[in-house]
Amino acid sequence: AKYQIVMIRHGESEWNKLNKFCGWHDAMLSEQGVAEAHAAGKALKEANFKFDIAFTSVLTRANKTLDIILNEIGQTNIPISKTWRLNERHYGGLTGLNKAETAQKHGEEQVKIWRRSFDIPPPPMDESNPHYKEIIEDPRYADGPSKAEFPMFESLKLTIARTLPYWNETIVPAMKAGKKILIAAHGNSLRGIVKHLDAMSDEAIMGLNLPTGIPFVYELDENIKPVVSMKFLGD
Ligand SMILES: CC(=O)Oc1ccccc1S(=O)(=O)Nc1cc2c(c(O)c1O)C(=O)c1ccccc1C2=O
Repeated sequence: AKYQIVMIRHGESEWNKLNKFCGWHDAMLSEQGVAEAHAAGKALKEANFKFDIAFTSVLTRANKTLDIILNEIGQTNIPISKTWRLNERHYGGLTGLNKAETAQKHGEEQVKIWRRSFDIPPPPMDESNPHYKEIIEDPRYADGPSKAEFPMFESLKLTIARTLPYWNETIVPAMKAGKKILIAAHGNSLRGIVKHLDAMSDEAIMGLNLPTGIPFVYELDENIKPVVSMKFLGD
């Protein structure tokens, strides 16, 4: 096909392990997550992938996954673009809660509604959340989003709506310029790209849970239409 692009969801994070809503909290990779990133890098090296540029979020778990991969394949000299637009979905006031705490605080019924909704957002994060200050005062957001558009919560719909402009305005032009691209991001920001590429319904994309740390390839025609969709390495 005319274009080939590789994407990967970051390796397991410390909060994935604890089943806590992480969102914009900057959790580190767990030891398993680090191992997943090394295995991904080795698989990409084995398959002789070469990249010209990489895109990632501003969150450490994705950045570290990318760094480990680039070290494994010996391509640590390529440019890396970091953007908040590839961040994980912002879980608002649920940030830091685990399964039991969420059900206890909001009730099973509300959890069921949230789980199956595309555009119903979680409650906003406010000063009462222990992670409020660390997130809104983080200097990594100096280049955006602005104070005015800084999210305090996101539905999956809102997440996709802020990821796709970056895909259309930055990643696709780079691909059309002949750049071989690797994206290391998060479950929900990658859902936005995949939903767009494969013209998936809201329900279909909510049913897609990308595995951590396994690279997948899209082969696209000259109109950026998939010829091969979501081909996982090792498949
Ligand atoms: C597997 C697991 O334990 O998931 C967790 C983790 C933390 C809290 C609740 C749960 S749960 O068992 O209720 N399952 C569960 C719960 C939820 C979600 C989800 O995808 C999910 O799988 C959401 O996407 C989601 C999105 C937005 C607000 C709330 C939820 C939510 O409450």
